[in-house]
Amino acid sequence: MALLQGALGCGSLVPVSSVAAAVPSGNSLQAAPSARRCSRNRRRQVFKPTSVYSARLPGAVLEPPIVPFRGDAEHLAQWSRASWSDREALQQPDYPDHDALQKATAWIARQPPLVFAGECRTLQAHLAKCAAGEAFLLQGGDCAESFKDFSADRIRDTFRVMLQMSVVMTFGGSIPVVKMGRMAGQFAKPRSSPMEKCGDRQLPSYRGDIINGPEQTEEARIPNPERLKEAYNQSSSTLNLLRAFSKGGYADLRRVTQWNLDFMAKADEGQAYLELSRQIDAAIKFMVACGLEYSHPIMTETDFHVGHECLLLDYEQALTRQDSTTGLWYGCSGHFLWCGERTRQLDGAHLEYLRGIGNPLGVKVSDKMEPSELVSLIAAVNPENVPGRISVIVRMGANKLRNKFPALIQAVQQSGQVVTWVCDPMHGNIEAVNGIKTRRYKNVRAEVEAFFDVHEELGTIPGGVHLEMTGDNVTECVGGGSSIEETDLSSRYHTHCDPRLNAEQSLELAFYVASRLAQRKDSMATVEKQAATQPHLAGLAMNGAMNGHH
Ligand SMILES: O=C[C@H](O)[C@H](O)COP(=O)(O)O
Ligand SMILES: C=C(OP(=O)(O)O)C(=O)O
Ligand SMILES: [Mn+2]
Repeated sequence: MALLQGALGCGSLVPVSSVAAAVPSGNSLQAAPSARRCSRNRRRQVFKPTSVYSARLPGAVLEPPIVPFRGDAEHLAQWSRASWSDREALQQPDYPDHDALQKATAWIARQPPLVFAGECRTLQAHLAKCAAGEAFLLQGGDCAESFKDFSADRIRDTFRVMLQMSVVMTFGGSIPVVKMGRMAGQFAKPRSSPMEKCGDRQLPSYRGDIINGPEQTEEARIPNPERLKEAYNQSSSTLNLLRAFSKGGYADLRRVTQWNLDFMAKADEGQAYLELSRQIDAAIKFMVACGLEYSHPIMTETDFHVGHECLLLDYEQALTRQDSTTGLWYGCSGHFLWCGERTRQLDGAHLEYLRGIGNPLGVKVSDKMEPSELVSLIAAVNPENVPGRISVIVRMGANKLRNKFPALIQAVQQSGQVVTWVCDPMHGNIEAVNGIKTRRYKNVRAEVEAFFDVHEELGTIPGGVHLEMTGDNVTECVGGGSSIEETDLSSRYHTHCDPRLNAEQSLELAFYVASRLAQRKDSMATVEKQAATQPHLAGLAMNGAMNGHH
């Protein structure tokens, strides 16, 4: 876990002097002028491998994290951890007892931070590598974490599936995979409507266990500030477990690759995936034959970060702390905070809060996002154009992605802004079958395919995927090699909000992503070879490779 990584000397490699210690005073969020490129102090140093992917490529050169987001005086003028409350804050609960809310947030403000600034800066450096095509992000976990379903086994099983997925993608794409759980804080849920149908009644919508209960009663749906405390405690316990799993030997490659792939026999590309898994097993045996002990940290440890939607601003404010080494403010509820599709108004409270914290950020983008609006949003949260600071998480369904995504990419390219492009193939693919919210595996996969296709056409960089998934064997999404039918949905449907890919569907999707990463790697190799042997053709080859013509 990055916290321990910090102990290994990787937490904050940025020369502190290069980071302003501006204590924010803040001004209102205006679309900043076109983003200035920041001069990056990039000294190449060889660091003791301190995370699995750098370690797994012995001798890997880990550059110091890019100068973290610091926010200059102009950008942070008028900002404070509470300045969001001067703006319209959508999707906030209406607490009947404000004193109780104030007491609960005061209690949280007295609690230790859940994450530290150095861990956030390490993650930002990893996300900068994803933006540059030197790593790939795998973000996964529940749509809504639950108090009732909280268990070590559930966290362990999702963690394990994510490790398996990252091994597949690392091998397939010969690229490090940055792992981030939708965990340890993914409680609050934006809803499309304030009321929802429960049986033959209309009740206030369930907004996540941190706010109200999923039970279909008036009482359960009343926002309760005491839930904030339970969410904090569960997040702390989840993080503790993840730190233990990632550094305590549970990430042992022998365990990770004990995968039951029988379901693959029925998957579309099942045989190819089975062959890839056999190659992975052979590669590990080869590394061991070369003398790498299974007990070596390379084989048993990993990096793992957590992120969630920055939605409930009273909670986030209470966990906003000033970093003693830089003077910057960080959201200490999680390493990575993203702004949802429903709350990303440029003049809204959520972007006002997010622009002033030093964490790496995300923003969800549907087909409703205009290119110019996206450019303004990025400039407003990342005026210094620091790589790794902002991930743009697109979610719109395959067809809309093919139509709308190119213009978004080109607008950002023309603005000179650096972003990490991430595909969320879930939130543009929701439908109801017999009144049950579900997703079809084939549509999820089609959106990932479209994401890679568009980047290939434009010669830009696919930086990662963002999935709602679980290590449990649930029946919430239709299809995939495990061939879940519509009639199966009600048998193991446990999500509290959106349907999740189960372990088999998640692993199957990872094999597909691995095949696209491998294809991209081959295309780039062709171009590099052409550039080396026939430089005059290199330009054509680059164009051809990017357009998938070999
Ligand atoms: O996770 C995303 C949203 O919170 C969710 O899709 C909203 O669901 P709804 O459209 O049923 O409100
Ligand atoms: C609410 C979510 O997504 P979006 O904002 O994209 O709808 C989510 O990822 O939980
Ligand atoms: Mn969701």
